[in-house]
Amino acid sequence: MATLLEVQGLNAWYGESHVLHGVDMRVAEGETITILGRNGVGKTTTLRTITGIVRSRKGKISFDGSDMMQVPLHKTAHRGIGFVPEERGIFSTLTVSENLLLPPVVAGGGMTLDEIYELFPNLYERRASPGTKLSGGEQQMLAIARILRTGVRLLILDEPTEGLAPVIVQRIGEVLKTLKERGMTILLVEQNFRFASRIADRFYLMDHGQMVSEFPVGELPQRMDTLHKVLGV
Ligand SMILES: Nc1ncnc2c1ncn2[C@@H]1O[C@H](COP(=O)(O)OP(=O)(O)OP(=O)(O)O)[C@@H](O)[C@H]1O
Repeated sequence: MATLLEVQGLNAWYGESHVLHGVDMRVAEGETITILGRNGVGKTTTLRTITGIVRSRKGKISFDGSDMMQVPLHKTAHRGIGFVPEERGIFSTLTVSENLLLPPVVAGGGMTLDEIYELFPNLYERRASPGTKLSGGEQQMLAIARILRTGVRLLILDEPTEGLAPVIVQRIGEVLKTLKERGMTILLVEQNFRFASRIADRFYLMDHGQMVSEFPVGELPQRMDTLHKVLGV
């Protein structure tokens, strides 16, 4: 499959602190990729650097053939990359439907509001509720749903299941599978290994600001010993 995102030799810094030390990774169109790794190894920073939030960076980020190193943060979505950060970013004073309609549509092919409500019936029921009244699971669904309208081709998620009840985690897994069936390319960081193993096509294992291995889901059984050691899963 064609490469949608290619990252080569990516370095990133927070002030003097050098956090990414040459990240190499590739995401093909339609793939679901999960980045695994212990706390503090640079997973979130990798996502934040790819999306352009962390600007102190060097290396190559190519998306759909264009050089993302030259693209300002506010144009990232226009190029087709949507990001759901760990903190979700729901506007608490706006209702569910207002939150949904907020991000601009950047390309054709996004979902209509009706399609979104069909995929997330709970959001339809809560459409007039303010963001403050939503549960953590509903906020996560809304944060994902909001991006689907925009027409982005790559959905990047930072720990989408964090702090959520098992039944909600399962629902988020179903949603991501549905999106994948619709052709969405998905890149996520996830600590919940069980969840990740059900949805990912391929994994990257990160340590000390680098990708130290990469393997398809089919190789999980023979990788489990290493993963146990590295992640404690
Ligand atoms: N805004 C920031 N300013 C300075 N240092 C930061 C900042 N954010 C993260 N760091 C540091 O950068 C390193 C990588 O953090 P990062 O959040 O990318 O790790 P992670 O693998 O996602 O771990 P976690 O699961 O704990 O979020 C850590 O040492 C962290 O303390």
